Amino acid sequence: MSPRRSGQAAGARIEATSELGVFATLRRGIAVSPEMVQGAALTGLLAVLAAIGRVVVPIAVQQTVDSGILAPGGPDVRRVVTLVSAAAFVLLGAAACSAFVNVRLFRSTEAGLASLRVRAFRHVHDLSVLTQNTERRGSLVSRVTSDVDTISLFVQWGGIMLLVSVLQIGVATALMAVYSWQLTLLVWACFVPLFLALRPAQGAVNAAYTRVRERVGAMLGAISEAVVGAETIRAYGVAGRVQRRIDGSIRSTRDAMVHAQKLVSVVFSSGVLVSNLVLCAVVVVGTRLGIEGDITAGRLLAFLFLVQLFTGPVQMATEILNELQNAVAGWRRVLAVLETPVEVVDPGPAGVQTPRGPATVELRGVRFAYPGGAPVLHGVDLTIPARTSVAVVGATGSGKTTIAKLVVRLMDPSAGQVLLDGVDLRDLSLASLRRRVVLVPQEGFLFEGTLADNIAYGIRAAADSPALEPEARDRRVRAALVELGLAPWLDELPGGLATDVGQRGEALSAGERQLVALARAYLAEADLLVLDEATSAVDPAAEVRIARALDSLTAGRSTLTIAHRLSTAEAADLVLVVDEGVVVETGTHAELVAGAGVYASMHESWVAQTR
Ligand SMILES: Nc1ncnc2c1ncn2[C@@H]1O[C@H](COP(=O)(O)OP(=O)(O)OP(=O)(O)O)[C@@H](O)[C@H]1O
Repeated sequence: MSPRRSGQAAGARIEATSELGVFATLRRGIAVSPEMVQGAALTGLLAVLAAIGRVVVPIAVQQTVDSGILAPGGPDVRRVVTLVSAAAFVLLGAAACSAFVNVRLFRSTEAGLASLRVRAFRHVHDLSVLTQNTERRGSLVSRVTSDVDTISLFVQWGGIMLLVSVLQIGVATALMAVYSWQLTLLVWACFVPLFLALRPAQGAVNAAYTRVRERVGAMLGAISEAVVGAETIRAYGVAGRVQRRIDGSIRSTRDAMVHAQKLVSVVFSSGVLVSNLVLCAVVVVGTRLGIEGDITAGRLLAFLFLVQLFTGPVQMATEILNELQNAVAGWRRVLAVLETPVEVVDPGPAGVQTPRGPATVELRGVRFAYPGGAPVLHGVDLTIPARTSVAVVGATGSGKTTIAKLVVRLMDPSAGQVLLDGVDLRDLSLASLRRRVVLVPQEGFLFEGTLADNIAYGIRAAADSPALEPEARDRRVRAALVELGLAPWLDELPGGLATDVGQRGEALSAGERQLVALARAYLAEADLLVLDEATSAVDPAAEVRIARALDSLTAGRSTLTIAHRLSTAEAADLVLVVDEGVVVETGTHAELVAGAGVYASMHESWVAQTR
């Protein structure tokens, strides 16, 4: 038995953050978005040229002073003019290189970030519903949006500055060494301790920003949950309680931010302090060297300019560090999503493609446990013969919906097999499975748009085929509604197919939303329908309409209905009774009623209620 077949409880958790170190995170981040370093060699070369251009001013100052103003034969104005003109020319070139570096970096990082977003979103989509459920939706969204934004802030500003700064420090050091090795040693001797002191500080800043990203994610999760659940919150008058929870999460985000910024301020101020102390030391020691004839006035002046060039990036480095930590924290959260294994694995084109036609489904010894939960199904065996309507009934929490989710492969069983026409679902290509099997949930999700847009979600087309023309699409939607006997309903709608359904279909009634779900499923032309019967009560006229549409939808197809009403079970070809995760009875309605089992007693109390 392969490990896959004996799978453990489904639904891997999405870790809060990846465990990778800073450099490993950056390496992995770039490996995930290789577009970010596309053309890096030329960009690097241009950046070197731009950095070299920055030392033109100190060189020009030294030359102007030593061989122009203080020339042995008196000030040489022509030489000064020539030197300044040459410097201006080189500066122009350096500015052009710098602009190219910016444009190139922006282009490549934007491409890298866009593909990171796409990859992260696709991965979120591929994760099993159970894995998605381990995290609040808002927090999951923040990983694909705001966390990627923090990376973007760094790579587009900090990344450029980091590249320019490192080069600037290198070029400045080389030239400083040419002018005075003693003063160069002095500058480095002052900065090395700062660099060393920065390392532990970097760890603290890193941890602080990881906390900030987590709190931002939690805050977005709490806010989006409150927005989505606004109606329930109002209905139960618990706005105050929810508001307090959100206020708390905003406050803790603020506290985490302030703490991180405090650390950054300390690090930044130390940088400024050390830079100024270094300048003072260079003036004092340089003057002494000058008096002893070891350095000319021009060289000392140029050196002071170079110290500025050196300290600028070092101070900036603390700010870049800040952005880097923030970005690494964001990157880790995005990478944690990408590292979460996809448990419902699609064998892809290599998978079995079963031919279209009447579908037979079989569950063999299926066991299932939700992540961290007790087993819910304890060895379910059942068969849905082709073109048969099967109703599953049972007490609430008995495992009916779990069976339905396994049949459409929203998740895989912990043990046992679900087979479609004799093929294990895990061996079937997901595209082939989705084409043949459709789940009609109790409350289908309606997207913002028109009635036609929403029903047309059911139309299947190959991924590479062009979208249907609006007229052709509307014709198919209208035909589906007519075939389901829903033409009179469509005529009643003032906007017809163009009726705006509102957010999540709020502009439609519960019964109308069910009709949309049925029409959508009809267009999907599936071989097997898995219907979670709606429990929301609708008026008798709508009930008749829904029942008629359901009849047309299920005619000639295999159907598995999670029946909440015994009238549905009565109309089915076969009834399965589930009790505490086991199928306890199978038979026709008449057979089961005639028996003395669970179904017979359920039926008895139902009859007593309806009388
Ligand atoms: N996502 C989940 N995570 C953890 N446990 C779950 C999850 N979904 C369902 N369960 C548990 O699994 C058990 C079976 O749930 P299931 O939804 O299959 O029952 P059901 O028979 O469809 O109930 P109902 O008729 O109320 O819809 C229940 O005890 C439920 O608490």
